[in-house]
Amino acid sequence: MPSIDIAGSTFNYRFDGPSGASVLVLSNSLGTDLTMWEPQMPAFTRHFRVLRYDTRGHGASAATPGPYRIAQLGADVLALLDALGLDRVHFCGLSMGGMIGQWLGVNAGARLGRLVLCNTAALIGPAELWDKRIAAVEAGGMAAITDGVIARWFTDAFVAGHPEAVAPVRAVLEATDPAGYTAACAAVRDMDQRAAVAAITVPTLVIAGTHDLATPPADGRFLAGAIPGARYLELPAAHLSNIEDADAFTAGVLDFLAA
Ligand SMILES: O=C(O)CC1=CCC(=O)O1
Repeated sequence: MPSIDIAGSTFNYRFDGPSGASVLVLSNSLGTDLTMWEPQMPAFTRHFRVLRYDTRGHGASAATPGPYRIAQLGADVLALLDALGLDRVHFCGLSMGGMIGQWLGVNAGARLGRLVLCNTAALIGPAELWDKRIAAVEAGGMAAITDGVIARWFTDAFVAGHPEAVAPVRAVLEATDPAGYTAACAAVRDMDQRAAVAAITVPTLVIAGTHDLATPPADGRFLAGAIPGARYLELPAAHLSNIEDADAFTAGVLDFLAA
């Protein structure tokens, strides 16, 4: 997969889909990488040229020293778009990717066609939870938090019934660079976009998961209420709703992007 040196670091990215089509950028959640979007790729690439990338500190992108900031991760996206000659794109991000999407909507709306904010929040607390998670990883590596995080990402029923879907996500989490992961935890911990998101004028879809313990539906409803004209879609899933309820997620995003 290609890598690119921008914003003082090296990023892994890939394009899929027809070269003449509109570009849809997909942004991963904390502790995952661009492979988290595999369930969407067959359908998304029928309509869009899909640009996936690994967020700083994740996957095959470099883990520069932290702590990171959501504004920094948003600026990384703008640097990637500039380097690839992309003036205007649709953007879909889940959780941390949705926090980056909020920042882009507020600070670089002219670069966006449509915005999809999935299983995310304008503020995700409490800070002590993130401090504890960072301390646990610093002391014991990714293995110290894997089981607890997987339990937040999927319902028990999905974990029991779909081991083939959960295993690759767990493997990516376990392989994530602990320094990149904790640096990104700090970005998530320190973010508060509650007041800023009212300035988003890009057509926006907010997706939430009924069983999401990390960013509950109340967080999605807050965003949908605060962003003028935003649509709201709630799926019967936990945090990684694009995997747990993949078909409904894919259909919901495509329906919105085609509107
Ligand atoms: O990892 C979690 O617990 C949930 C989460 C918060 C931000 C993100 O991207 O995932």
